[in-house]
Amino acid sequence: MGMSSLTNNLDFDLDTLVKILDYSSDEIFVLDKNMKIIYVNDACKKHYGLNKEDVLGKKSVELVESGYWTPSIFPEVFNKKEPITIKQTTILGAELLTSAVPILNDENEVELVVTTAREMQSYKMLKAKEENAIAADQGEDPFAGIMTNNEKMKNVLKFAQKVAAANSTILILGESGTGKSVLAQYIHENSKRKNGPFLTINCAAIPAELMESELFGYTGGAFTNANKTGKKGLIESVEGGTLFLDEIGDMPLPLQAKMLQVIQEKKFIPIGGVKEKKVDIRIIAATNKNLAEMVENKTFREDLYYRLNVVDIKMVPLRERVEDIIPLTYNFLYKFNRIYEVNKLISEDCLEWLSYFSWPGNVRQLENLIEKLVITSGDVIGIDDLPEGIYTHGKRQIEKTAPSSLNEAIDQAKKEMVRNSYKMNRSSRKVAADLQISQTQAAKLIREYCQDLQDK
Ligand SMILES: Nc1ncnc2c1ncn2[C@@H]1O[C@H](COP(=O)(O)OP(=O)(O)OP(=O)(O)O)[C@@H](O)[C@H]1O
Repeated sequence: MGMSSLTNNLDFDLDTLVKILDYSSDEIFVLDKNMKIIYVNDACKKHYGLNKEDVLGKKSVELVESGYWTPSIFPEVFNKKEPITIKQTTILGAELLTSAVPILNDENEVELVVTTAREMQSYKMLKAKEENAIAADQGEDPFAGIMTNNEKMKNVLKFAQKVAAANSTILILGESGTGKSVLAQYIHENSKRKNGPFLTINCAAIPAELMESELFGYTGGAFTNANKTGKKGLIESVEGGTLFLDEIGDMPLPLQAKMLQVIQEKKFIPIGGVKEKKVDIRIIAATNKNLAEMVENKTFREDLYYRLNVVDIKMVPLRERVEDIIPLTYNFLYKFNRIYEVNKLISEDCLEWLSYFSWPGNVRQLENLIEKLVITSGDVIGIDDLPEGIYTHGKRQIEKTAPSSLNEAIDQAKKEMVRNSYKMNRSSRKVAADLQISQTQAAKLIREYCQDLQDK
């Protein structure tokens, strides 16, 4: 069947057909009977960094020998004369699921091989999102959920859900960027107040002299320049909802006394007022400071501390939940790919280096980095794109573990594959399927290599 008879039945010409193939997000690749590449679509650019012109007319073996992809698939297709599907890795670090289908002539010889290759990361990104996003209020943004694979963090979330139902004041402790604000929102969404307002006040961001009037409001003529009719404070505007006081350690001492009254008696007096106002609000506070120490140094009121500390929740720093780094990375990659309307991938080595890093700025630092990399890197984010600190840290880890014998190298590769798979899959059944080994073997390898990743 020639092209003309094909196009006769279709409503478009060859140029349109080529365009259609180029817009396919999967790579399409055709070899002739001599294993020469006679067609490839635009996707070769994102998978190998090669233009079509660099590929057309070449023998597939030349590209394999230059390391553009591995392992090779075509010799086996020509031998077996059957369709084959395998996983491949490209020179840019993209992971492909490649299917090659031979087309045979009347003499049962291979005439053409039609190959499609799909990158697997989009799939992994979707999977990470589906499996790990614990639905807070997912609403418009599927990433509003709190994502974790870590047993300690899962317990934090379970506990948060339990205390959300009660109306108690909650203190969230943890390093900067660990997700304290996200957790506060999560508690609100899981509480009876979820239809009421949720308001965040960052005590470190409002100047001390403005904070009182912002929070408590004032009556008409309370001070010079004050609005004649007075102004309602933020506390009143959260009636029926939750007030989140972020960085509570930065609240000025005199205000702390007034805050205590709100928590204890559910009432307050606006500036310049004489009458108490009643409010129905729940307070969640958060800090990355050591409040107990501040109490000792008399920079935080002891009575307020004990009042806030009735229920406390400690967030887990990212370096103590290493298994979350890769799923979070996929999650953020997916998010920023959507926002910036691109389709960047990330190499496996790069993911590994990210999981070595200690993340002093926690989830926020990881999120900011992925956003920057999506904007600044090429089609596949690689180790070279990493900022200096993360790059040198990863390099040190690699050097520390460089093997000196073949057996050692094999063991190390085995260990790495098992650990990576376990980080993503978290069960011996899934690791077995992923690495194509028996479940007994997978369980044994997990015991051997992943003890530190297993939940204690
Ligand atoms: N588990 C998670 N899944 C997805 N995104 C997360 C998760 N935890 C945190 N983030 C994201 O990380 C960023 C930092 O989170 P958040 O602002 O809640 O941290 P924080 O502990 O309140 O920080 P700070 O103490 O500096 O205020 C946010 O953009 C948030 O969306």
